[in-house]
Amino acid sequence: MNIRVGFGYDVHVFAPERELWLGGIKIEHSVGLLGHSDADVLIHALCDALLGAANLRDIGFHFPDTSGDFKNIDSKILLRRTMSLIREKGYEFVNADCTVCAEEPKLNPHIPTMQSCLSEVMTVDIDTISIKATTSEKVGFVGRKEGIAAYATVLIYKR
Ligand SMILES: Nc1ccn([C@@H]2O[C@H](COP(=O)(O)O)[C@@H](O)[C@H]2O)c(=O)n1
Ligand SMILES: C[C@@]1(CO)OP(=O)(O)OP(=O)(O)OC[C@H]1O
Repeated sequence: MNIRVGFGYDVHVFAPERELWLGGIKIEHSVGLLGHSDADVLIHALCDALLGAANLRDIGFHFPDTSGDFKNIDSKILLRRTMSLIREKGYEFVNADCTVCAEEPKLNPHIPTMQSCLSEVMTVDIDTISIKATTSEKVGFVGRKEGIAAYATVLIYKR
């Protein structure tokens, strides 16, 4: 059995008049995140972890921010395509453990909905998707409410 781990990290900065998309769902908040896509920082970290585990480069390699094809794209489409890429290489998904670093908004009430959404997009069991949230205790760019960071670790395997 070929078991592989992958790690992903991403950051997007807050901007006015943008929607806040996290873990595939829209969250009501005073500001959203800036990006070429919908800037779903959690999905982007998850895509990078999946791609890294399969040694398939990274999200910008497959979905470049210089291409109009991905302008304002729903990141769930990128996650679905990323899952296809790892499955085409013969890998099956085991689990993901993610952490979102955000001073605000409070994410705990939204986590079950994010887990449900991501597991449907990835066609995996909901229990395989762990999402956690933490503040940055008011320090650094997250602590100053300049943006949100996300980390993801995944396990995949090939028989
Ligand atoms: N955006 C966030 C940040 C944190 N939480 C929850 O609050 C707990 C305490 O946060 P600390 O930064 O003090 O560790 C954390 O464990 C999360 O449960 C949240 O919901 N949304
Ligand atoms: C998702 C892509 C593509 O729309 O753009 P962004 O939303 O800017 O996100 P980033 O995390 O920089 O990752 C790669 C991109 O190419």
